[in-house]
Amino acid sequence: MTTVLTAPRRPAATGAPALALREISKTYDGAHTVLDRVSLDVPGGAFIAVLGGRGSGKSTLVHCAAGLDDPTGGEVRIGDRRVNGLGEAKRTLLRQGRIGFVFQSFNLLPSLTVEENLAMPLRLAGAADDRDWLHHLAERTGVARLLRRRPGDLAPVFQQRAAVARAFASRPDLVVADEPTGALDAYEAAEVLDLVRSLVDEWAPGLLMVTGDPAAASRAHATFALEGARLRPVLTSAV
Ligand SMILES: Nc1ncnc2c1ncn2[C@@H]1O[C@H](COP(=O)(O)OP(=O)(O)OP(=O)(O)O)[C@@H](O)[C@H]1O
Repeated sequence: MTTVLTAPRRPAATGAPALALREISKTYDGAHTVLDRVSLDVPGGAFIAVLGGRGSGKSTLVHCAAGLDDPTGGEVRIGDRRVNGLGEAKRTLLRQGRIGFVFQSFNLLPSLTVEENLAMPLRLAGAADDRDWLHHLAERTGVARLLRRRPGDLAPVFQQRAAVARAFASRPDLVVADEPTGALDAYEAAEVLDLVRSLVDEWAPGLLMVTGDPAAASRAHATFALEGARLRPVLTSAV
């Protein structure tokens, strides 16, 4: 008998979106405003892209959304928890349990195997090892035959597939992706984005991706442009 493993969702206690940004602002050095009263909801099951040029504030937005940095004004909520204002220890716990990350440069730990990299979020969150789940995740993301390899031995597209698997490993409520296709060619980028889209559709975390690439943004359910420190919706054809 084949067992079908799914990524069970935490019960949504409040029906709150996976991520809610409420009028957040960010000013560096008291003068350089990068985000100006930006509001955005990322519901569970939604893949939301924010498109912006170099220096438009994409990384700042992601860092504030994921509790890596504090906005200078406004509110960030992950599910039913307000993130800004939390102490560092609570914020770290929240990130480890509920947020997955995908970066442009993969950020896999080079001394660990792919399997150990995938297991890391569960370990950090204090969850029991779940080999069946991790192997299912590896199959689903196309890295099952690479589990014993180290990231440095893999082509970039497989490193990013492994990083995507790691981002979903702890069954997060929210995944944030900062230029996830920036180190890939167009063909590889399409492959990784199709994977991300299918995982969001299947497992229903909210996913916020920032990118400078309109082709990447076209894979999202909805796209916003970050320009002049403000966010505006971009009209796209249905995907
Ligand atoms: N810690 C910081 N202190 C001061 N200024 C900063 C800091 N971080 C970012 N900035 C400035 O804020 C602006 C937005 O930076 P950010 O990295 O968020 O943009 P980005 O859209 O991600 O850029 P890129 O596409 O080049 O990575 C830039 O002008 C940058 O120099």
